[in-house]
Amino acid sequence: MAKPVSIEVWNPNGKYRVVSTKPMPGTRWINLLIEQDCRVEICTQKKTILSVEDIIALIGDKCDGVIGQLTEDWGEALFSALRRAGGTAFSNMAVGYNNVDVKAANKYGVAVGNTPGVLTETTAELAASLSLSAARRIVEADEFMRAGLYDGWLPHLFVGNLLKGQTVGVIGAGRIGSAYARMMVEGFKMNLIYYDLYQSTRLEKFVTAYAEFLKSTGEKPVTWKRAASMDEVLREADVISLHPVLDKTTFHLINKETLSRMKKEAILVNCSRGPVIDEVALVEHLKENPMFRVGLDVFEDEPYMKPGLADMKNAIVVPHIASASKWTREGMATLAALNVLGKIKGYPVWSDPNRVEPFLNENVRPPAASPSIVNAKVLGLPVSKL
Ligand SMILES: NC(=O)c1ccc[n+]([C@@H]2O[C@H](COP(=O)([O-])OP(=O)(O)OC[C@H]3O[C@@H](n4cnc5c(N)ncnc54)[C@H](O)[C@@H]3O)[C@@H](O)[C@H]2O)c1
Ligand SMILES: O=C(O)[C@H](O)CO
Repeated sequence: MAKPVSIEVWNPNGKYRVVSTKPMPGTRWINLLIEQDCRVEICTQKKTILSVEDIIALIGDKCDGVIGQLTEDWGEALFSALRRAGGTAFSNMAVGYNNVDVKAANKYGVAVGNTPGVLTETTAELAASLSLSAARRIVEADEFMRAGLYDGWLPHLFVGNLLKGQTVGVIGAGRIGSAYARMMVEGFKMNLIYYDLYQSTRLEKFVTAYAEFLKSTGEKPVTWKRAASMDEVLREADVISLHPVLDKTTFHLINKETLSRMKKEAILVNCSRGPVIDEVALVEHLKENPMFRVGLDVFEDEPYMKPGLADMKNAIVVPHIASASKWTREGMATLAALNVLGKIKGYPVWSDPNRVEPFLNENVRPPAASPSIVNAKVLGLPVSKL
């Protein structure tokens, strides 16, 4: 049995015990829970990644619901412990839930929540930042400056790529991939090629309308293409950004072979999940192709990087911060808390997880519903008619 962990308690006399495995930004999420008779316990232990044993100790003998993090392994052991403690509600504070064994949750009748929508633009903006930083070699130039190496303007100093008129490739054109595509097309007048299992009609319409606008002002219109295969994107795009979910079909989607199909001077950005890229193969590719650049927010074995990656000048690496804007992180906390609260109170599940704005308006009471429960259908949970 793990040692007891340090916790902060809000509303000690609340009827329902809700545990958050981490302090989360803002206080709205806490207030929403305590207003509805929850005792909120927040783990304040100074350990970034909690083990399964740590979380079992947090759940204890009586727990109605848990808000957890993407770094935790939510499987058989945790869902059975939660159920034994009387709990039926869990929410990841993340849209991605590859750390959750949903089948195990189903087995114990535990609802699994996630936090879509509120992080779409913030995450897309980080992907756009990495694309620009790689294209214009911002990090290398910053290091050069701070090292006192700048001794005057030179025609060849940190020459990078112009994005305008180049092709941006998006793999996984869902919420975030589409938002990123729109930013790159509208912001930098790039042409779009995308690959997804599903057609993104809204994205196509957006680019078509923008092309019409450019034509009407006498500018060269942008173009779009839905690729029939990922290979088409790899061969044609100058900048490729990865935004699929992580599952069996996307594990090591980018590997030695697929890297070799990309242009020698391409830019690859990953703000999805680390294992979508075979990181060992990527390090080799970066070594062999100094003009190939990469911008990474996520890593195969977080928090670690594969050997050699940190030494590569043609790699920009940031620590999984794509959703890290204040508004988004507070919103994620709110959605996660409301997912758990909704299940505890027997509220229905919100009918459209792509439209979560009504839960985020600070001045209005949120709807009596769980914003996004990924196994709602399997558990037969009612759907909100609002
Ligand atoms: N780095 C971060 O901080 C951060 C932040 C938010 C989300 N994410 C990651 O981004 C992912 C996407 O989030 P979203 O809200 O856009 O989800 P989404 O469900 O709207 O989009 C995912 C898209 O991937 C597509 N897809 C699935 N399998 C595919 C395949 N084999 N090939 C091509 N496309 C495929 C889906 O059809 C879908 O359109 C999340 O699952 C999460 O892992 C990371
Ligand atoms: O899936 C997610 O939501 C991210 O990785 C963290 O925001």
